[in-house]
Amino acid sequence: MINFDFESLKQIGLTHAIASQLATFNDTEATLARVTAVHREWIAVHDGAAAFEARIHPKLMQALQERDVSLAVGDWVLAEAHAHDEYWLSERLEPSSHLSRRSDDGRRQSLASNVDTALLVMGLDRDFKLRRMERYIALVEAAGVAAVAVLTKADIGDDVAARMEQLRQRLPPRVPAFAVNALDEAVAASLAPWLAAGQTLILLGTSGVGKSTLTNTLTASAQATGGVRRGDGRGRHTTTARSLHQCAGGACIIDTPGLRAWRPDADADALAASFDDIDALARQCQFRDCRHEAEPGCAVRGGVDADRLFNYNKLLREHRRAEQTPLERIAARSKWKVLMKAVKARDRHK
Ligand SMILES: Nc1nc2c(ncn2[C@@H]2O[C@H](COP(=O)(O)OP(=O)(O)OP(=O)(O)O)[C@@H](O)[C@H]2O)c(=O)[nH]1
Ligand SMILES: [Zn+2]
Repeated sequence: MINFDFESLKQIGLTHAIASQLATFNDTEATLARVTAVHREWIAVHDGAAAFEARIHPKLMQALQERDVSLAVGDWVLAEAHAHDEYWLSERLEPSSHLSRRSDDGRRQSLASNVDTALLVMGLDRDFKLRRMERYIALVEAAGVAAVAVLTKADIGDDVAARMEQLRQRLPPRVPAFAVNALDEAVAASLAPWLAAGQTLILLGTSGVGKSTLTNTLTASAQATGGVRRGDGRGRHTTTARSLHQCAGGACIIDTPGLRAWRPDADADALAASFDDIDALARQCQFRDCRHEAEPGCAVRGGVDADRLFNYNKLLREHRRAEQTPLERIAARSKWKVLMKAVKARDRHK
């Protein structure tokens, strides 16, 4: 059993579910710590008392690669001290949630682990895009993370009330939506239910929507997770990647660089679950495999917002594409080419 102090680790988001996994490890020399930033060569971690840098032990690296996962901000790990104040990460505890996406070449990129709530940030200015918000909700809910829509720039945006109304009409009722000025301290009061000690939040949104501004406002009167450093402090690096901060209310918050594209990396059922209104109506369609396009007896078309249905289909299409191996993609493309040739040939003979 690993020794640890629950109360001090709760400050950086330790939960009983994670702590209960410790019974299975018998390396009593190891320290339980949380990943606060991931860099190419090293990982920044915090053990509730101090921040330090560590490297991933080759054995753990191999175990992670075999499962196609990588360490992310928010992961709980076991760190072992070696000579010369060097720390090696030997284990990764199974996270309660894990957010990832696919890059253009289909590789999986880890965003964060052990997140309770995602603050989906969008501006009430030019950045306002309902489809994008809807997509973010599906992606975080598919990963088992609760979604809260945070609409920034309420102080300078156009048609704020109308846009918020549009958003509320479109989003599932379970997703709360707030219009805020990210620079105003009052934002902490609106978000208080999600900011309690032991909670972990992530901020997601495109560049310039106010994620860093929100982080600064929410963490203003809290102490930094930096704390006292262990080791020789060799090379002070500044964090440019995702990183974990502590909020005044006691929650931890993960800031991320702006997301441009977010390719789905989740299973189709999980993605579809976020569109439970469409799913419920689909049960009443005349055909069981109805695609809700032109089929007669479709209960979905007309039952939900057309743009929402479009977005749902688009997301599932992308998901299917992301799941395909390069060979399957080539096969799908050549099948399509054959089909197009047949169509052209038929047209010629008309
Ligand atoms: N007036 C006003 N300005 C805001 C608000 N939120 C953000 N801004 C401004 O918008 C600009 C961009 O905000 P950032 O917090 O840097 O945006 P970001 O999402 O962190 O952007 P990246 O780091 O590129 O991903 C800054 O100049 C902020 O001061 C808001 O609610 N009201
Ligand atoms: Zn249908």
